[in-house]
Amino acid sequence: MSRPETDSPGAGMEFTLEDISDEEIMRRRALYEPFTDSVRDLIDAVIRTEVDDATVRQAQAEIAGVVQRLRTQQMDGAYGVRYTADKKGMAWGNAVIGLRNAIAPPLVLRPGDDGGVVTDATLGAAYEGPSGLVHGGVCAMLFDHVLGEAASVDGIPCFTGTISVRYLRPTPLGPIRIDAAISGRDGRKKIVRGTLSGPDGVTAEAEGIFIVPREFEGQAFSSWVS
Ligand SMILES: CCCCCCCCCCCCCC(=O)SCCNC(=O)CCNC(=O)[C@H](O)C(C)(C)COP(=O)(O)OP(=O)(O)OC[C@H]1O[C@@H](n2cnc3c(N)ncnc32)[C@H](O)[C@@H]1OP(=O)(O)O
Repeated sequence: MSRPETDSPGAGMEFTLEDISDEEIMRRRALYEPFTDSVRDLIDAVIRTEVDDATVRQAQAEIAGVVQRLRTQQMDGAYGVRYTADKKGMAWGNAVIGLRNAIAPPLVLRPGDDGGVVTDATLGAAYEGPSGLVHGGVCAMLFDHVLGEAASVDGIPCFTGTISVRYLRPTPLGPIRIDAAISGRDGRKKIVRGTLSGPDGVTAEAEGIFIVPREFEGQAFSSWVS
C-alpha cells in the first residue's frame, strides 16, 4: 500500500496526512482494537501455555498461516504518526499507546488534576523482568511516553532530551498507574516529573527534559486518538 501525503520536517520525523472522517476512524478502531487485543492475548498465552508439544507445533503452523495471509497486503515501512485534516493525531503503531501494536499495553491517557496526565494499566506476563515484577526497561519506556505526553499538553509533540528514573522499590506485575506533569518551562524545553505506582504506592519516580524540536514548532495536534 502506498503512503498518504507526508510532511517531512526532518529525517525520521514525518507526520502523515490521512484525511479520513470521524466515522472512518471509528470504523477502523472497531476493527483493529479487538484484532490487536487478540494478539495481546496470544502473546500472554504463548508465554504461559503448558499444553503438549504437538499442540504447540500445531498452533505455530496456524499462526504462521495467519501471518502469511496478513503479509499479502502490507504498508511500506512502519505505521508512522498520522493526522486528519482537523489535526487529530493517530499513533496507532506506537510502542506504548498504539491501537494496532500488540506490544503496547496500550496506555490510555487522561488529564490529571494538576494540569498533567494520568494513566492506569495492567501489566501482565509480557512485561516481566525479575520474577513477578515489571521489567525496569518497561518502566522507563512507559515513563518516557507518559512524561512526553505531559510535556505536549499544548498539542505540539515534544521529544525526550534526557530522562532519569529512580527505582524506589520493585513494581509487581498487575495494575499500575502513572502520573506526570510539567514542573518547569524554559523556551522549547519542558521539565516533567512523574511517578509510577502499584497497589501499595509509588515504586519509581522519573524526571525528564522534553524539547519541542525546532521543526515541530507551529505543528500542533488538536487531539490524540488512541
Ligand atoms: C493534544 C495532542 C497531544 C499530542 C501528544 C503528542 C504525544 C507525544 C509524546 C511523545 C513522547 C515520546 C517520547 C519519545 O520517545 S521521543 C524519541 C526519543 N528522543 C529522541 O529521539 C530525541 C533525539 N534528539 C533530538 O531530536 C534533538 O537532539 C532534540 C529535539 C532533543 C533537541 O534538538 P534541538 O536542535 O531542537 O535542540 P537545540 O540544540 O536547539 O537545543 C535547545 C535547548 O535544548 C537543550 N537540549 C538539547 N538537547 C538536549 C538533551 N538531549 N537533553 C537535555 N537538553 C537538551 C539545549 O541545551 C538547549 O537548551 P538552552 O541552551 O537553550 O537552554
